[in-house]
Amino acid sequence: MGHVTDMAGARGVWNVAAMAEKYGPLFKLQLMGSVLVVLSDPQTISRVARKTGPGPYMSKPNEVYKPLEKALTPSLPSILTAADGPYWKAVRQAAAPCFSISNLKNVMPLVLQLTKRVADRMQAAAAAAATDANNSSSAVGGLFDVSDAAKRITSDVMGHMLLGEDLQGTLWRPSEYLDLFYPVLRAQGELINNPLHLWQVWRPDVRLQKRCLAKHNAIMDGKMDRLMAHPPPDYTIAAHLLQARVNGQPLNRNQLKTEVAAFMAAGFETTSHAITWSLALLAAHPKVQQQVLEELAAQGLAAGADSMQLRDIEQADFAALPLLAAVIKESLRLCPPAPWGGTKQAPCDVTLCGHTVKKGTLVMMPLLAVSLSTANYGSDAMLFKPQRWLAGSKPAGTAAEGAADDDDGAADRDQQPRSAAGVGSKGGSSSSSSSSSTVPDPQTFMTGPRDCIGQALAKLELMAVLATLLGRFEFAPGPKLAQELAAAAATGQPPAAALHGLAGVHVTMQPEDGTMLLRVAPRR
Ligand code: HEM
Repeated sequence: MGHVTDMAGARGVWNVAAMAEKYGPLFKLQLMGSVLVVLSDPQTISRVARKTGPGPYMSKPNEVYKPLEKALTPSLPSILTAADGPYWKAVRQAAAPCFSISNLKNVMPLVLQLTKRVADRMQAAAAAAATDANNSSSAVGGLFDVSDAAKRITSDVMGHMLLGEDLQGTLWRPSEYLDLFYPVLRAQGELINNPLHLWQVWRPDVRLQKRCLAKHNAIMDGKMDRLMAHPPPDYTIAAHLLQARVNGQPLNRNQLKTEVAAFMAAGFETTSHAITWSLALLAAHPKVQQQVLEELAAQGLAAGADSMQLRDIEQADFAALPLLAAVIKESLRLCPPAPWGGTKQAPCDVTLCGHTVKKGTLVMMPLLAVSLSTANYGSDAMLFKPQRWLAGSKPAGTAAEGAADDDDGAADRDQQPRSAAGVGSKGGSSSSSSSSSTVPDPQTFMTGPRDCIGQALAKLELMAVLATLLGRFEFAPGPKLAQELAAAAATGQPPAAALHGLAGVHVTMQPEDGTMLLRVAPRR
């Protein structure tokens, strides 16, 4: 068995991160009869993931992604799982223009509209709490599940972006598709960890998942029928996929269905969890939240005494919000939505971090291990410090220096953006920021030809959603998070440890119980 049991389950990636801390940036794991090398040095990851540069370029081995493929009906290779080759290239080239600056301009008003629907719901929750005569709590604001809200926003965005369809999640209307989607994703996650998962038919949850998967498949078939009969609007991913040609042939119905499922799986939960963790980290770090508010207020993007002046954020505002961009980058580092990162294969004998890795060896690049490594981010790797992405900050040094820092992570107002944190910018390659900075890029979206195709959309959503919500509401920990934070503080652990305690990894890093209750109070 080797290290299989260490890696299995919702906490497996934390075990691997702990091993990286103990054994360094390169070590090997034994999995049954094979060997897997774990790499957590971000510069080396960036070097081998690119086709240009010192290389050698390592491609994605299809064998490793087979379980992910099997979890997506009808089990065909997709942009996410296919090895480099004509199929992957045709799909990637066809879909890429959807994430261009000009196409994303169409998406910004939509993201704002969906976020404002959620803001209305938050307002109602806060108002209900204020007038609730039975509310004995002295805490300000109403309890609101921001994880649920974030999922509703990002699934609606994906509905529009993929198929030009309003899934109506942010209207809180019953939606068969969305009700099915959460158990389906959970089943897919379990299947990846354990290919025999769906055979456990004596388990009621497994039987429910099987029913959801079958129903989801039928709904997807219906969507494909409509798609083939009535092509969706030009700005959608589906419209672009219909243009893809592999050896001169368009994608067939099943290939199209696989791609739609792959984009939905890749783009919906990752971004929603990123929004959730950012809000939870800001709730746990009120001083940073206050500084973000001041930054928003300076641009007329925060409610206040003159709340009539509150205006909608535009893409042009992103460059004027370096602290918010840094908060997002730091949240993505501490709580990477894709914590297992990617796995590549050595094309020849190659020297990595001073060791020879044999041709054909699988090299796993777990991003949680990159992020939590003190070799990469110093003694304060577990601290939420957005200022590490602002120019003028010092790289973390010794434990003593780390301890002397403001433990609320509040940023020095004089600091300037280091590289717009690669977030508020147009969203180009995440690798660009490491070259101008002493702080290594955490590779949240990976690098090179197989990097995240949807990162510009994800960054736009994060900036627009967080600016809109933070300008209108104050967020504070709900009862469970407050309890975890107090427990962490009592044992001298940072707030991020409390968040990690509430998290599990089911493909994406998410709140283990599926919720993140925060207190929301309108800004005055
Ligand atoms: C915060 C949000 C997101 C994060 C952290 C993230 C992260 C990643 C990572 C790490 C990879 C590389 C995986 C690997 O090497 O196996 C990846 C690939 C991919 N992502 Fe994302 N992603 C996000 C949002 C999105 C969105 C919004 C979309 C689409 C709308 C998307 C679509 C994809 C696709 C299709 C790939 C495969 C690309 C290829 O191999 O050519 N992602 N993502």
